[in-house]
Amino acid sequence: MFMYFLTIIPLCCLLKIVLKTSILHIFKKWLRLLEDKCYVYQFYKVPQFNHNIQENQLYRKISTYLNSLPCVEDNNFTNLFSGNKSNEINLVLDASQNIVDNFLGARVAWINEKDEKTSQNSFVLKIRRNDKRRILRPYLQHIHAKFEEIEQRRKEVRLFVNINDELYGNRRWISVPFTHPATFETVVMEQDLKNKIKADLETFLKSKQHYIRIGRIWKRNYLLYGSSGTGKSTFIAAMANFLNYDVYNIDLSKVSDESDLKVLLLQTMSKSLIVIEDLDSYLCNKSTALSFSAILNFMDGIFSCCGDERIMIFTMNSKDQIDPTVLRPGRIDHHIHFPLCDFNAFKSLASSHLGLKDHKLFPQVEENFQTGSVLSPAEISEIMISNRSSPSRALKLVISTHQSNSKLVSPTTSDKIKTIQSSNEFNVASKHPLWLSKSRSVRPVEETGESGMYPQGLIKSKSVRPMVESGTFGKESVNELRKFYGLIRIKSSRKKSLDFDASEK
Ligand SMILES: Nc1ncnc2c1ncn2[C@@H]1O[C@H](COP(=O)(O)OP(=O)(O)OP(=O)(O)O)[C@@H](O)[C@H]1O
Repeated sequence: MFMYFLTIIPLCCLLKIVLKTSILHIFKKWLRLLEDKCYVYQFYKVPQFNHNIQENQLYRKISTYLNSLPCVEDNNFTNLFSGNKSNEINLVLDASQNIVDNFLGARVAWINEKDEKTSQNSFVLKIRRNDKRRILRPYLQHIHAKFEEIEQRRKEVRLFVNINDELYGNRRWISVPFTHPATFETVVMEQDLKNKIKADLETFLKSKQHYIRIGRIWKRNYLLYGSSGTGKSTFIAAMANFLNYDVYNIDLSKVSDESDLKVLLLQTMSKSLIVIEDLDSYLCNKSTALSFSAILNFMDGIFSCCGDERIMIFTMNSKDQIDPTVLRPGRIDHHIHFPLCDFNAFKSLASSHLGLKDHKLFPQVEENFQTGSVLSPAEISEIMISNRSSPSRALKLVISTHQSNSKLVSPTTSDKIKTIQSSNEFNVASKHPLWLSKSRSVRPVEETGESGMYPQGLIKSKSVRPMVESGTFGKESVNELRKFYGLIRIKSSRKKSLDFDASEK
């Protein structure tokens, strides 16, 4: 009995030590090293970028696949990131870590490498030579299928912004989940126009074969134009959510030259919206290092054909001063106008923001709007949000703000401004760079008067141009005039400098 205790107790203690410490782990590691020495291995390197600095799709797929493996949890070092949902936590393999996977009874290892010189990341697949023929192709197909499955499940739209930082090596974009809640339902816009755009996007999605047949790149370019705060950015968000496309927002001021812009394009993915906001200010103020031809090439040059199923969106406050070559079909397929708030738009905002379908003050608001639109949806929306606890107060504020803003554009003032504006147009044209239309013989598209099958704002380029709805040109002009005198609230410093330039003349 004594002998029994003498052997069993130390054995139990030893077992406990082996199980609770890393001895077993070290032993397993030695065994694996020994096993490795007995086999011949084949290595396959998957760099993150190819020679054209384009992202290697296989790298992305492998990264997504490996991060979905349960064994990521058992790795020595794993990054933790919060997910989309408030209580979600994602485990992401660290750049210095390796991972072992099993497929069809074979053991494969992935080594995560970083080149010190180029800061380029790569995955290296280590596979036994004996298993290579049997499993390599099916394994890669398995990764591809899993990636598609994960992407389907993920359905997470991401927002990419361009970076210019050596720390990131060849990587030119960083991204965050795109969580903007705007949808086509929440954007206030003429219903007919909204339906036309939705139908156009749906047709685009189904048209891959058509584009191939006619020898065109499967992409579409939109111009959204209108005063500040009329919903252009919100509409882009609604488009991204509708299409479930990632958004690549290009800040041209961070782009050093044309080849830099090409690299950016090469690193975008299919199924994406490529957005340049305030293109007019880049063209007019030359606040980018890019030449005019570089911007034109970007819009429909040979590089814009890398990848497919993409939509390019450009926004402008006004396109009056823009050279028509920028706006020609191919560069811009559809022009969408975002007007200031009219009574119908006001009612939609009152319904969504205040829950009001009708109110005793509505006739008074309508009467106000009959004198013309002077407030942007952003301004009205802000009044309603700040006063949502008291709808009557919100409506009274809308009325008084509308009245005070209207007074700023009195007939005498407007006439005065009109005269100055015409001379300004000439001056601005002579002062601006080459691509701004100098000659007023090129009339803005609204003025051509060609009737469109399209509702106001959605202008089919060149061949179909919209008839100016009575008052539309007036509204735009009034807004331009007000901007000219700096009478409206100016949101960005870029816009400020534009207005300042004009008023100085
Ligand atoms: N048509 C609209 N429908 C719904 N909300 C709108 C609309 N227009 C503006 N808003 C509201 O006003 C705010 C500003 O709008 P947004 O940034 O989209 O305007 P913008 O035209 O892009 O302005 P900017 O040219 O200054 O960038 C947003 O928070 C949005 O909710």
